[in-house]
Amino acid sequence: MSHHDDVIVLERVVVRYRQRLVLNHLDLRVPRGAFFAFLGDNGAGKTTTMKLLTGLLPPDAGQARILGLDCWARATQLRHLVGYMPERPRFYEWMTVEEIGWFTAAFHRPGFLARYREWTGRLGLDPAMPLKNLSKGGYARVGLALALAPDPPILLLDEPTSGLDLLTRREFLAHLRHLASEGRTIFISSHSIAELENVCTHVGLLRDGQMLLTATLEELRQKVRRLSLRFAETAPDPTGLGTILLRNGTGRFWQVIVHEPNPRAVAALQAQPGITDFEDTPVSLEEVYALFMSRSRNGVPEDSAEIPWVQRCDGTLPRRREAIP
Ligand SMILES: Nc1ncnc2c1ncn2[C@@H]1O[C@H](COP(=O)(O)OP(=O)(O)OP(=O)(O)O)[C@@H](O)[C@H]1O
Repeated sequence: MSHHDDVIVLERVVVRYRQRLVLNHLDLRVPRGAFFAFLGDNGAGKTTTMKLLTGLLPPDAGQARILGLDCWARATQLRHLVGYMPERPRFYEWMTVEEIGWFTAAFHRPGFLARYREWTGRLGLDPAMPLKNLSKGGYARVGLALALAPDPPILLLDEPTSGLDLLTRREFLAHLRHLASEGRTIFISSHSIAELENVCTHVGLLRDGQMLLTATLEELRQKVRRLSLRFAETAPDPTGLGTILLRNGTGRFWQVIVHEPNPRAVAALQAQPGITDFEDTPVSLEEVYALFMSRSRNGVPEDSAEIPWVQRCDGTLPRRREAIP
């Protein structure tokens, strides 16, 4: 289903490197104003997707559009609308912080340099510092200032926090959250899943060049729950609770992680005689990531009811695939 307010749209996108299928009919939609965490294991195709969106790579098939413009055919126009921070920014090392801004401004509209200076000031960069003398964090800030200087409504950030220390990462993400609060759409790939959970609104899990799931963070919190309890004599039977993603326990402690729990079955479980310390809590994004990724890696068929997510993030709830009777 299409939605007019999706600013990033990928439809059946295929990218091959030689014979290798890297993006496999990838479908993805990112609504306006989303802070979208684009997650996936090494080699899943995140950087390839970023390159496609920034017009550095044409798709072999399918379409990639930002704000309705084809990412490859309209790349020049999109340069003014999309800020991009590559995974490994490579600048002219002999330039200073000021000079790289001045140099890059030549490719952009008026106002770029003034905004670049404003951002480098806000990010605490010394304009006279040669780039080769910057720490990784300093380098990342220059990359962010360059990405922000066109004042773009959309920001694409490819692992911007990798290699940064904890406080720098947090500070960086706080800047991004502020930018998102101003109405920008942020599409970020990262392996810092727990940190992103604090700032993002949407999550997409990429696996082997396809989206395994996309959802809002709120949907995930509601739909994937941990039920834990202590029982007196016999362990409860989880049948009917929903799709059990994980089940374990020790002694008289019992817990399951369940997708789309059935509220009546959960209430009935809680009311069973001998059940104490009952808790029904959301599951961390890291745990959701590990559960879904490892299940698919272990060969659960993709069309199985066990990965019951509809690949959408337009605000409607993902619907569970109907179980075959
Ligand atoms: N230019 C290229 N030629 C051939 N293969 C490539 C090329 N670029 C990427 N690949 C391969 O395509 C696959 C996807 O790579 P990509 O960089 O998109 O993954 P990623 O999700 O960004 O991974 P990571 O998290 O490790 O950065 C990998 O197996 C990679 O080796």
